[in-house]
Amino acid sequence: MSQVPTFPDGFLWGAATAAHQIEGSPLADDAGPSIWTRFAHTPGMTLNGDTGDVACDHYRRWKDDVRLMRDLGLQAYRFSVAWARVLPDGTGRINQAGLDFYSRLVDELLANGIEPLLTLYHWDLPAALDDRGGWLNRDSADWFAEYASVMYRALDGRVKKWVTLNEPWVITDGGYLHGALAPGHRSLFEAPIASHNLMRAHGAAVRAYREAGAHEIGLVVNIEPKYPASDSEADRVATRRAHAYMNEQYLHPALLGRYPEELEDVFGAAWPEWPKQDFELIRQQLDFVGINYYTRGVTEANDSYPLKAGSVRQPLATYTETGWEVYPKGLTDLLVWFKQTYGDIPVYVTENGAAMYDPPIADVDGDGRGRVRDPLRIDYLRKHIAAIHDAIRAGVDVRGYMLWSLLDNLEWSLGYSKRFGMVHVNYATQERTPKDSAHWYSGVIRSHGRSL
Ligand SMILES: N#[N+]C[C@@H]1[C@@H](O)[C@H](O)[C@@H](O)[C@@H]2O[C@H]12
Repeated sequence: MSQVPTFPDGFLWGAATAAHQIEGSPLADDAGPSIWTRFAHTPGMTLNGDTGDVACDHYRRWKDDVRLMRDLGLQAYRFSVAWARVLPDGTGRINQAGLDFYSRLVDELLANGIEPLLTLYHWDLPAALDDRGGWLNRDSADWFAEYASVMYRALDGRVKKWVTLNEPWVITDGGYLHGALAPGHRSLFEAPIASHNLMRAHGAAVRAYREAGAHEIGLVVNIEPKYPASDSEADRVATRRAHAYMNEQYLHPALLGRYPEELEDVFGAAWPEWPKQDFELIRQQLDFVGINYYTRGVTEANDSYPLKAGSVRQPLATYTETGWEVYPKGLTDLLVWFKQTYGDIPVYVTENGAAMYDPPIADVDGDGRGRVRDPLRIDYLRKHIAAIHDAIRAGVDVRGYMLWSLLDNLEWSLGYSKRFGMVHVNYATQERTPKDSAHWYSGVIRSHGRSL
């Protein structure tokens, strides 16, 4: 970056987490089980049989964690609500203790000058609703709108930025096509149905918000720019299919009221006829879109997959613990594509970060304080925040950055094997230790990005 970056006034610097990944105590205070409580307790479903039973014990340590956020200088905190804490059966009976937990958390955030960004759904469907068909049941749109309305009534006076869904692509690709995530289904026929009902639920929740809410609501998607592995026609076609499947399958219906035409070819006989009125529900005016960015997809033709497209691992992919290539330019390209395709909708980068090998905590300075030197994470974050600045200079209306993640946490089926946090968590003692990246990020926030 040649000159000192200048981020727009009001650009929001924060961090993100998700309920099931940090809270622990999933059944405390009359909460109901979620599909992740059930999935993780099913032998063989998660690495080492890791579960969210304890996680980062945030359900009990939330006040200390807010104090940690304040000390780091966070301006915003993106978190999710565990639906089954509030509605143990998914619909009907409200569990006041569950609602009170989130109400206290929001009050503590506000008391410490931290803006809450609330995600209604971050993958942890109440198990009782999965027993009724889950996202395969068209009634799921009504269930979600009922739950969302309970949250709006309780918190809209204090929460001013709402997110309906987190990453619908992962929910269905992982949970309904490949079976790697809860509820662990493997069906080409179920995947588009679950996707479609998720988007209907998103639309129903936004429609309910327009009737009850007074602030902002949006959708969070994980998208990645797809680049052909070669100039061959086969690779270019495969790249177009991968782009439609991952990046347009959710944004097109939400913002344009239609699916990309490639999906009918991708899913073939598994692609249903959709009722036209569904798109009137799905397509709702949004106040912002959240984009979660981690890496790009270099794509080649590969017939061993319904998509007939596969990702080609890149040389630098060994840089991160997940094997994802570090490719900051992909974030700039993606943000510019979003603006060119969907117009001037405000955007937040609602997740960005990396799992790196973190050395053990050591008193490297001899001052009696433990430190975690994570220069690779700092390098990753610096380059990606700079990539956002490039997009802003190209005219994209990016309003904020939520670092993934505040804390090391439960990485779903990968258990506790991947550490994405800027704060190290000792899972045996629950001690929190800000890594060097946390101290670096505090400086970025204080300087409003000028210290990049
Ligand atoms: N993997 N990975 C890290 C991170 C995951 O922990 C979040 O829950 C998801 O929203 C998104 O996939 C990104």
